[in-house]
Amino acid sequence: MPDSWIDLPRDAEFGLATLPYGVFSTGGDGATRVGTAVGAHVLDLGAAARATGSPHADLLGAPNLDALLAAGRPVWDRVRADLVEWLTDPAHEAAVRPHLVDRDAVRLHLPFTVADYVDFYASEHHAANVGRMFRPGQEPLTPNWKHLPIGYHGRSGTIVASGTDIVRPTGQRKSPDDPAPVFGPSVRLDIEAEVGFVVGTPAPMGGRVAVDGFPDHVFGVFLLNDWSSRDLQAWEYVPLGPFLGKSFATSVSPWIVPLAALESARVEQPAQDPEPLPYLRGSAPWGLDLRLEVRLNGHPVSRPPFSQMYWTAAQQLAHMTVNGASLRTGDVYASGTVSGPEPGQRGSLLELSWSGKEPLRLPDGTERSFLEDGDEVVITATAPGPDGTVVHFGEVTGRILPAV
Ligand SMILES: O=C(O)/C=C/C(=O)CC(=O)CC(=O)O
Ligand SMILES: [Ca+2]
Ligand SMILES: [Mg+2]
Repeated sequence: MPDSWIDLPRDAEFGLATLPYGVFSTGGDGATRVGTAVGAHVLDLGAAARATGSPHADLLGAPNLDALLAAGRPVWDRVRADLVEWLTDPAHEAAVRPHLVDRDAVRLHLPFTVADYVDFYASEHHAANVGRMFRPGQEPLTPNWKHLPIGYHGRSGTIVASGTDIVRPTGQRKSPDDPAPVFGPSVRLDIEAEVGFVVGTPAPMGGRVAVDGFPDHVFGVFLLNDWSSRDLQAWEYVPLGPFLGKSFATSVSPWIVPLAALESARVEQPAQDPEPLPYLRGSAPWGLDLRLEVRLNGHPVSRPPFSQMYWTAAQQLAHMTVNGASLRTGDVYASGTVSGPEPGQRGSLLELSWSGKEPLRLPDGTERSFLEDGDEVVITATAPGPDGTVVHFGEVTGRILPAV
């Protein structure tokens, strides 16, 4: 890739290998605009498109990413090539430079209108750990686990932008020793470090999307924290699955990394045994070498490897539509908690503290099994880019407020 006329250190957080899409405002009128993060700046893409005479000025001049998402793969590829040209060709500098804004000075927003939301369960390590804790004495993995990507429908209306405070949920819980359920603030509030995918190109009801259709339909990738109340969850989830223990809030990172930025991060997924049914097979690898990090109150507590996920996002998309369900622009689906095989690679506090039996000791002298009021969680990730560059996902953060 050619160099930018912006002074971009090789290890800059958002170099030309990433060029993620987001939505920002700069105070004043609060109007939101589409931008890309580049080094210490955000480039106002609507303004840059107008200044360069781009045919995509309307798409990029919109208040959010909805129109760009709906525009489809050929436009996504064209726009990404334009961004690289604007930022590298000195002939564009005079037109584009005035539309760079300090990244420190912007407010970032939920970048698109969320349609439906599905959360999967694709880490074998996470599923086996949770099985051992929630269903002791039984096989850790349920009999269906290796035949289909298990998921549930979540609550799209409570997907919130990174930085939104999370109010501790309240509800019913009943531990096996309690004679009756009790009501009150959750006492086992947890995180789930996940990777999210957003659908751009819709698909009609009655059809299905093949595994190989993934890059035609999915626009990009981001980080997601599926805040989870383990005490509410454990009492309510049989037989229909997660409900209020998950639906109070899900936080997402503000920068959407386009699928095209992840070509160098594509890897073979772990071997699948038994071989999945034909509709879950594809011709190209869609494992992704994303390296996550979870920080609790500033301290790194886990480094979950996304490359170890048993089911890929391409298989999940095929499964989600195999029954004839449609796809809408803005549909979000999440990978499921990312946990690797090692203890320091687990994506939830439930696993990191082994259900509270082995509390984490943080370097500041405090101990945690689950989240306390005031705790702040940050999830970040990087992935390999072309020619030794690094693709950055930025971060998804949230802080716990006391129950109301
Ligand atoms: O009952 C279980 O086995 C656990 C279910 C979940 O925690 C659902 C979930 O959010 C899955 C995930 O993120 O991997
Ligand atoms: Ca989850
Ligand atoms: Mg949630």
